[in-house]
Amino acid sequence: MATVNPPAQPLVAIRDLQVSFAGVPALRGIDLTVAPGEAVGLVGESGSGKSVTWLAALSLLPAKARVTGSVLLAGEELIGAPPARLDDVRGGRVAMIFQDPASALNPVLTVGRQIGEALALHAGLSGGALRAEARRLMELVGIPDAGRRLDAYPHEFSGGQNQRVMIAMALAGKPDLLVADEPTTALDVTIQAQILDLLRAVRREFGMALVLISHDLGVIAETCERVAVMYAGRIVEEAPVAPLFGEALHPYTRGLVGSLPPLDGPRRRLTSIPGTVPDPRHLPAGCAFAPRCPVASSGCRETDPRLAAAGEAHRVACLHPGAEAAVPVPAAAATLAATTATPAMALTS
Ligand SMILES: Nc1ncnc2c1ncn2[C@@H]1O[C@H](COP(=O)(O)OP(=O)(O)OP(=O)(O)O)[C@@H](O)[C@H]1O
Repeated sequence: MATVNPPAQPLVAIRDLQVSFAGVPALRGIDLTVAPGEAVGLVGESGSGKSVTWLAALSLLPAKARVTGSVLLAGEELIGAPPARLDDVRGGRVAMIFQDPASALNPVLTVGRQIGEALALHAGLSGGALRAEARRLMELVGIPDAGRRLDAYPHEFSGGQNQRVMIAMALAGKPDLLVADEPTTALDVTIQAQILDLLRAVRREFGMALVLISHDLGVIAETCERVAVMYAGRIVEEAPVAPLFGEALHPYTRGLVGSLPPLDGPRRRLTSIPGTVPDPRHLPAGCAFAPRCPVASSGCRETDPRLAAAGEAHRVACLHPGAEAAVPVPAAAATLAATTATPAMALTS
């Protein structure tokens, strides 16, 4: 008789995560899993809830946030976990880096001291071993003259180098998951590419999972295996990179993909999705995207669709998945998943 392997336990399993601030919804029921070693991209317009998802998962939101639902890390519930346990998880099994490394680093402490603090806390190192490991991490993330620069302060580093330092600090705890929230948005284009290369390299080296939060589908296509598209506090589509670019089903995703410039052929004007994201205090009835949707029917203004299977590992929340939209999915975008170029992207917000 054939044996069936049980599905591997996800590293992170988020179920029905809901967040509101003073009664205003920010997340309206997020379901998302990350497998060990997997790279998942989270994309969506400003305010869609990308950052809040992971801040809530790691209990980093201000106390006024009301958080419900479940976030399992290797089977352990993080929502409502004791603060001491969360301190171990943050910077240990799960590390997070942000858009602006300068504001995440302490300006009055040397970078060596800051990496050292992370190593003392999460790797239990001290003395010479700690300094040697801090230097090794600085070298690993590509800071030249690492031994000397351990004694430098963040203002003596460029933005890209400070992001490298943040990545070194994140690696101090040998995390199983690195959440990178717009890690390259504040950097110029050449440096962006270098930091993405570094993230890919350290992911390989450490075998860790990566969640990459970005406005830029191109960046996600180059770095991730799977993509979740967020809109107004929900995931509206989720799929491996190739089907998401080649066969997007949600009209919002089709609009995002349609706004990517072609990588070959003549340049054309970027399209953008008309309209703006709804005010979370006054969400429309039915589907939150319906007011901007080129294929919305009257049913879409009444029924709020939830994510449902639409193929292997492909889920979509839409009453008319794949319906021909005014913004077609350009064939060029389908090639994007296989390329390493970094296209720009137009998003209205
Ligand atoms: N501390 C807070 N207090 C009140 N509302 C908040 C707070 N943090 C986030 N929000 C709200 O939660 C919603 C989701 O915000 P979030 O930062 O997750 O969006 P995002 O998709 O990450 O956007 P961006 O790409 O601009 O970072 C937004 O409506 C935002 O205004």
